[in-house]
Amino acid sequence: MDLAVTRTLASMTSCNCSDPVSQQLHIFKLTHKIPAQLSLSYGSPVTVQQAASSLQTNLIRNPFFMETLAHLSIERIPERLVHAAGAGAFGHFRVTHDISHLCKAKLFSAIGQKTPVAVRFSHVGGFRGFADTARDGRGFAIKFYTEDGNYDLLALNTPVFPVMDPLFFASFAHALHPNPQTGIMENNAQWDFLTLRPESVLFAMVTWSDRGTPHGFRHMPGFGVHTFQVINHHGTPSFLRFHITPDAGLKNFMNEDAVRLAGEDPSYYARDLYNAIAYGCYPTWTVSAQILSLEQVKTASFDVFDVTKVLPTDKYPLQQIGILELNKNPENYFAEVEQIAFNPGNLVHGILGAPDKLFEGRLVSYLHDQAYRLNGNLNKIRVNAPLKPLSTYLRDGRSPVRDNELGAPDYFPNSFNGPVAFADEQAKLIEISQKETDNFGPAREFYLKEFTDKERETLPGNVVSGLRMVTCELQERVVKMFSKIDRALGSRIREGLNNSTNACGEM
Ligand code: HEM
Repeated sequence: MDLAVTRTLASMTSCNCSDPVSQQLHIFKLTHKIPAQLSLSYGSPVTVQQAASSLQTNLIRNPFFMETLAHLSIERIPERLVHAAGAGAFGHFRVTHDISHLCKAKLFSAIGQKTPVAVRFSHVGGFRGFADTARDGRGFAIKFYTEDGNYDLLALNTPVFPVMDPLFFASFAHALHPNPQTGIMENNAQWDFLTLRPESVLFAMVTWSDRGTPHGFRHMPGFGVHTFQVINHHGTPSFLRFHITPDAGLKNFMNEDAVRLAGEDPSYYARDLYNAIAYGCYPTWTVSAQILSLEQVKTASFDVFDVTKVLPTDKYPLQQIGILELNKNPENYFAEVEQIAFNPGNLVHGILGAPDKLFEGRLVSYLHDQAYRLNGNLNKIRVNAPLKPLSTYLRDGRSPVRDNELGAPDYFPNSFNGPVAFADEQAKLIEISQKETDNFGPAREFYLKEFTDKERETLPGNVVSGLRMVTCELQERVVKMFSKIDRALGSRIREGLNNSTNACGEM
């Protein structure tokens, strides 16, 4: 709905005009003057008697009662294994700077080229219904509906991931979730894991800084984290680390405000995004990349594919590619946000993925998770379907099947004009070998060069608040971990713990 309509309708409603989220039902009423005829799911109209009190009627013979209750039981689908809580919106990506000499993907083919997108923002560990401002990593997933099929770029608001080895992903996911015996969220497992896997130190530091409580999705950055390999029309590779920077500016909540808002308005981020779009105040982000040649990759003094480290921007400066704008709210949350499925393996010609092991591990995980929560025909769900009609050899299965490829042959090869593959030169990811390297040096550099004075100032207090109910042994380990980044930082955390109400005794 456009801005003028929203404003007019808002002024006609009796509820708070600054909040289109709260007006949604009023707006529906104003745009639907006459109620529709209530029907059963197979189309038969429901009578007034069937919809009235069931106290005096034979329940089993009331199809309206039977259908309503039966359907209620199947309303829930499994939530995402991670990133379960989220909000989404639609818009487009517009190319502002030409990189077609580096990447042949159609979405980057010319300046001005516009590609429709769907975006979902999420909590990393939080489940459905989690308070938006609770401290956590955040996801920023973009589905580009390109002429060549969908390209999914999954980003995080932290520039790094906690582990480089996919073997540890399941444990990290468990450590973020409730204790298996008590079912209660507490921080022991998280700090235990983070201090035992030293490569996660940068991720931990960013998440426990004020960046772990963004001021809303409109002020949140995204980082592609992997260094992606792309190729141009000659097959020449280049390597891109994506950065998505909010044009409204980076802004974070102080810990106290985030904690207060988690109680006052648990949907603060989602509401802010929806309202901004409803009022035509469309959020935009600048999409850039650090771009490396194959030569630069070969001569780098460190592993440029290590997802637990950033690439220094003084060495590999950001180069703008385009602008992402969100200008349309979902019309149905379940259909368009809950059922959207992003997969790092959804790549288009010209973008090969990333050569690191973590990326390889991800290729397995998303398919499993999505087949479990959405069934195998997930790309036939409207929000996941590509722009062009499908021509595959996939058939049948649980709904939705859409047109099920009509009469086309369902086997390959065939002599009856079933879909044929197109010719393209073979392009392969480069082969790399990875090993663990110094973790504290890069974290120290980030702490000193990338954090603002204010972020350095607030970090110890944030960490102390997260250690309140953690064992003394773990508190000690966390102090040691942060001391290795910066001795003064460790001392301030120690001091904060000694002064806190549940102090473990002088550390
Ligand atoms: C071994 C490493 C990883 C594994 C196994 C993994 C696995 C998963 C799984 C199973 C989901 C839920 C998928 C769904 O049900 O739709 C998910 C969601 C997500 N992952 Fe990962 N992930 C990994 C690393 C990463 C990294 C490095 C990033 C960012 C660069 C990332 C970004 C996201 C985002 C943004 C979502 C939410 C997508 C949405 O909004 O639906 N993940 N991940």
